[in-house]
Amino acid sequence: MSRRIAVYGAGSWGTAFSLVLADAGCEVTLWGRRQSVVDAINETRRNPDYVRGAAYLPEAVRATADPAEAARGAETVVLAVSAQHVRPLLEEWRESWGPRTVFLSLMKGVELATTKLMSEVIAETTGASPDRIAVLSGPNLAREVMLRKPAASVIACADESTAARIQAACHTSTFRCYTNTDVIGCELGGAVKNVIALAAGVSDGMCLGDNTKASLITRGLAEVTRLGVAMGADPLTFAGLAGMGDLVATCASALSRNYSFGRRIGSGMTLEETRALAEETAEGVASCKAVSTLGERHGVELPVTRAVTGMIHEGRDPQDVMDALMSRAAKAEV
Ligand SMILES: NC(=O)C1=CN([C@@H]2O[C@H](COP(=O)(O)OP(=O)(O)OC[C@H]3O[C@@H](n4cnc5c(N)ncnc54)[C@H](O)[C@@H]3O)[C@@H](O)[C@H]2O)C=CC1
Ligand SMILES: O=C(CO)COP(=O)(O)O
Repeated sequence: MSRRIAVYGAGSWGTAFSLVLADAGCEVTLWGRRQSVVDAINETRRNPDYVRGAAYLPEAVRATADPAEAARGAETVVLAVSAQHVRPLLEEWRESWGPRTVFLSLMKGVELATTKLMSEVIAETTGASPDRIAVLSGPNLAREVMLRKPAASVIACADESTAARIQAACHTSTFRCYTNTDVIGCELGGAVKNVIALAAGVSDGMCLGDNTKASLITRGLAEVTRLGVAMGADPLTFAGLAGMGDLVATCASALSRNYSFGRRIGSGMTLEETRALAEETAEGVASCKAVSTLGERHGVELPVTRAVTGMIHEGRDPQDVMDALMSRAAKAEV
């Protein structure tokens, strides 16, 4: 008997990940907020608003706008809405899930109001214990995954057997999943790479060149590793798919919403103009501020994250921010 999985969020990643699950043999119920998107998915096997022009969804994916219907019979709940909006949704939906439901977060963000990671928000709202909460993170641009181009990812859970069960539900010939027990490291890697991708985009928007971008990415990796270690993560996680891997994909790809957002800022657009053009979620825009706060709380310097927060939340000029980064005191690399 195939496994039944509920995916909440029919945006880019929820839709593409539903295809992965179906390819791996699962029966998927995909919850979407808008009835028009749900009807289009069921009638045309395509999502008209996100991942346009990509592959057809398999018949094993069925969409619904009713969260309780999505939950029916599902042993695993996959969460793929925007990080800043998930808490009230979880509070609304939690009654429809059973006491043994396993949660898998696909979200790459830190809650701005509380500076909580998504696994913490899930634990607080559902009461689930750590062995029932997993996260998936890695270089997984939705459009490429939807086209079944080969990709790899990490599933992290404190309980290895839970991670292995999820791995079995989404490992395919084009989507290769590894397991890990470092939930904090994988989540921070995914959330902070969005912030660094904003910086990489700004750099490209300003035509600063590849040396600048490579330096920002590498120093960005150094700061997320410092923060992760202070928060209890394994530093090796950041050398893996959820760290370096996702930085490489996101900071170099025009498919990345965070990179594209930063690029527009760097090329001189105002924040308002950039926001108006961004149709989809760019998690780094809110998360940079939350990550800056986490750095202050843990006594960890995060110069690139601070620079991005300055541009996005404090109206600082990109050129001034770059000058300030370059005029920091000279120091040893590690
Ligand atoms: N798109 C991608 O390539 C990848 C995205 N992610 C992460 O997955 C998460 C979801 O991202 P996407 O699917 O790409 O975003 P999206 O912008 O394509 O879709 C966002 C989803 O959240 C829902 N949503 C947004 N605001 C809402 C609100 N106020 N109330 C209820 N629902 C709301 C939308 O209906 C939609 O289902 C993000 O945390 C993102 O960082 C992770 C890996 C890859
Ligand atoms: O997380 C992603 C790829 O791994 C998607 O990045 P964006 O949210 O910037 O598009």
